[in-house]
Amino acid sequence: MLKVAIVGASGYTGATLAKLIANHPSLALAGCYVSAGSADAHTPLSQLYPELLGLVDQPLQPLTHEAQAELGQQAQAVCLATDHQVSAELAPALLAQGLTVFDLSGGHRFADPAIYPQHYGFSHPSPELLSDAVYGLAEWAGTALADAALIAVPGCYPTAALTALKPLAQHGLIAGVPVINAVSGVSGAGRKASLNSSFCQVSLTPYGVLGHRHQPEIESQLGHAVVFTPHLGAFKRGILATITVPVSADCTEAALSEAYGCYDDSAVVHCLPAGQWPKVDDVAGSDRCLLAWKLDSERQVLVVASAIDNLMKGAASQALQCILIRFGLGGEA
Ligand SMILES: NC(=O)C1=CN([C@@H]2O[C@H](COP(=O)(O)OP(=O)(O)OC[C@H]3O[C@@H](n4cnc5c(N)ncnc54)[C@H](OP(=O)(O)O)[C@@H]3O)[C@@H](O)[C@H]2O)C=CC1
Ligand SMILES: CC(=O)N[C@@H](CCC(=O)OP(=O)(O)O)C(=O)O
Repeated sequence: MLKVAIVGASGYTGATLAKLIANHPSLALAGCYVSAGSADAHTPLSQLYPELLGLVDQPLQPLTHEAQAELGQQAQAVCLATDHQVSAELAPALLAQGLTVFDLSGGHRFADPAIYPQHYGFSHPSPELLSDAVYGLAEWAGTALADAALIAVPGCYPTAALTALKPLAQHGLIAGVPVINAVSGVSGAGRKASLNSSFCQVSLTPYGVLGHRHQPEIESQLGHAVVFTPHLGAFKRGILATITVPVSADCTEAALSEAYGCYDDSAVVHCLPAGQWPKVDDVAGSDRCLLAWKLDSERQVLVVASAIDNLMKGAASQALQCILIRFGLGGEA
């Protein structure tokens, strides 16, 4: 059994991952941690999430300096389901203990440290780690995951967008700037209380227009400029990204079928039959990404839609895919 600890286990992605790990026959949950001063310290995780009763009843442990120093003896891998800056600050000491680190935050997704002050509001505390971090978009990371010490699990919107766009880039079909409009459920903002995500405030609206940190993440992984506009929707979980792509003159339906054929053997990514479009409810709670596309061959414009659960393929089940690939336990979540 591979022993995996979670830091930030009381949050939405951490608790979702705790459930996946506890249910997996090859994995053992080696500790659920929260911050040293957390109001939830010592509370069983299943008390916060009753769906975990009988599955994850272990108490949330405060991540004191002592607990942090002992993590390497408790576990072989640790998942950081924490804020970007917290992850960036925790990673070096955990790596030094020989732990394999799976960071669900954006703390290690960019090779260029200059992105952090510009888009994340802090200077990266260990820029030397960034070039060795492997971006864990599971279907595309290939063999790089197999011996990685630090895995940067992609953001939720980038997962939806890149899963749709990477096959096009790989086949040289993108001829202009893809325009990505995506709607996320409110769980994308995490469990902590905030006015913008409170019940009476949430109403479908764009946010982060021309300034969201996922735009450079998508661009750096795609190798193309994009325009990305996220929207907050009045539902709990799921993301639907609808993407308009100017495509090259040689982009035909046959070329698209060939490009998206890369997912034919995937248990996670599925292309819907022509004429059918993905719905958020079709993926909520699942590890799947559903894709659908339609080509306008007069204008040479493609519309591709991509739906995922932000907490699953957008975070926890993708982290699980990365863990399984990294440790040779099978690649599917
Ligand atoms: N929500 C989503 O859909 C997605 C989120 N992400 C990323 O994953 C990360 C976690 O997100 P999410 O689960 O939504 O966040 P939440 O706010 O729901 O949870 C954050 C967790 O971190 C803990 N925490 C806070 N500070 C510390 C600290 N100093 N040391 C240890 N634990 C700490 C919190 O507990 P406490 O404060 O009690 O200590 C809580 O358990 C973020 O970086 C987010 O950007 C990525 C993809 C999708
Ligand atoms: C609805 C909502 O607020 N969503 C979050 C994205 C969460 C995510 O994927 O995260 P990271 O890149 O932060 O890891 C946001 O827009 O900031």
